[in-house]
Amino acid sequence: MAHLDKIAVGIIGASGYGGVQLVRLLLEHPEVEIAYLGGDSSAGKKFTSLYPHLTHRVDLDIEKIDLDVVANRCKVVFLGLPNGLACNIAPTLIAKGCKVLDLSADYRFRDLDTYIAWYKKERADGETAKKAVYGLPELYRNQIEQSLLIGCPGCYPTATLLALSPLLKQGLIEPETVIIDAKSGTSGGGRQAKTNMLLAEADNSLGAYGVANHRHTPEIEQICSELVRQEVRVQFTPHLIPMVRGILSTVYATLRDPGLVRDDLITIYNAFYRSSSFVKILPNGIYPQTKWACGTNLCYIGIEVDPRTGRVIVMSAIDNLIKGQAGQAVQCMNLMMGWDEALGLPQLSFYP
Ligand SMILES: NC(=O)C1=CN([C@@H]2O[C@H](COP(=O)(O)OP(=O)(O)OC[C@H]3O[C@@H](n4cnc5c(N)ncnc54)[C@H](OP(=O)(O)O)[C@@H]3O)[C@@H](O)[C@H]2O)C=CC1
Ligand SMILES: CC(=O)N[C@@H](CCC(=O)OP(=O)(O)O)C(=O)O
Repeated sequence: MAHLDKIAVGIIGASGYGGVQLVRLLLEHPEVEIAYLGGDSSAGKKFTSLYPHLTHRVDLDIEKIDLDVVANRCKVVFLGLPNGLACNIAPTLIAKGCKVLDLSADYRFRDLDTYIAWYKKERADGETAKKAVYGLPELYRNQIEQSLLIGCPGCYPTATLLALSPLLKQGLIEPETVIIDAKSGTSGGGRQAKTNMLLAEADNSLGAYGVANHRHTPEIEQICSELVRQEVRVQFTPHLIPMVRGILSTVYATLRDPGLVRDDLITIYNAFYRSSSFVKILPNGIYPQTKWACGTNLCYIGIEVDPRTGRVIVMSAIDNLIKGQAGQAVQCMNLMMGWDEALGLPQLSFYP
């Protein structure tokens, strides 16, 4: 039973990496209490049998998913499920009065045909999907505050869009020249066993995947297009790098004004993000390291201009499981509930 003065929250998909990060963050959040943990193959197990280090903090079983039970117990529900499942769950929870934050791709797309084309899944929840807001607070803070349903961005799109938004919004680059080269740690692939994530496969190696067809491409393009009010196509190449947490996204684009220098851009970025306490613009010549963001909800951004090529290079580092996933969802919950956006969210990494 939740304390009367705290808001009861639930997590469906609690056994996964997103789920355990949510548990960690919500345990430290002053306004909420975890009232429900749901799962599939893990249902019936104690949560701490999967994550024993939390034995002294959590005494809940993972339950089979019963939406009546979830809605009776919880005001806010996080969905940390594989793509294509939240769309069968969110409409019922919303109808029962819950606020819903979905970590998957199901509610990220304004145009469901784009989702269906890239994710190869049918949808019967068009009316619910229309109500969803893209959960990137630095761009959509006001809409998130008013929403009952958030489609939390993917990890690569979060890092990339925070790097690109000031350039696109202020018309500083040729949008069709954007190239995104991004690297992710293996936790980005989730907790389910996959051969390419084995230590023997992933360690001591670096390689691209999803070249010219990664499903985060249309997600990035959707928001870029909205920022410049014209259709944008980007070149996005993700890489798997042998570390557990973190994403570094390096973005290249041609400047419209070749006279712009690094100092100008740093000033523009600082102004753009002046109300966004989680985005840290680095001073001259400092480039971000993923480790600085580890365990935090921060995004570090470094900026450089190459006067020889006329290109700007922006480097953006986040923790894929926090600003790229669970932390961003908590940031959105704070806005939906009218709380300080930063409540309960870590801002200091465990670097080095
Ligand atoms: N990892 C990352 O960096 C990021 C991930 N995301 C997205 O967040 C979501 C969760 O990702 P992540 O935490 O990494 O995933 P995991 O693979 O670690 O966890 C998936 C969770 O979904 C549950 N689940 C799987 N199948 C079903 C089912 N049929 N019915 C009910 N529950 C089911 C699992 O439960 P059980 O164990 O009980 O079977 C588990 O709790 C995904 O959509 C992912 O794409 C978004 C941004 C970043
Ligand atoms: C390293 C790795 O495998 N990363 C995942 C991205 C995780 C993520 O954010 O995916 P969703 O859009 O499904 O939420 C991938 O490339 O598929």
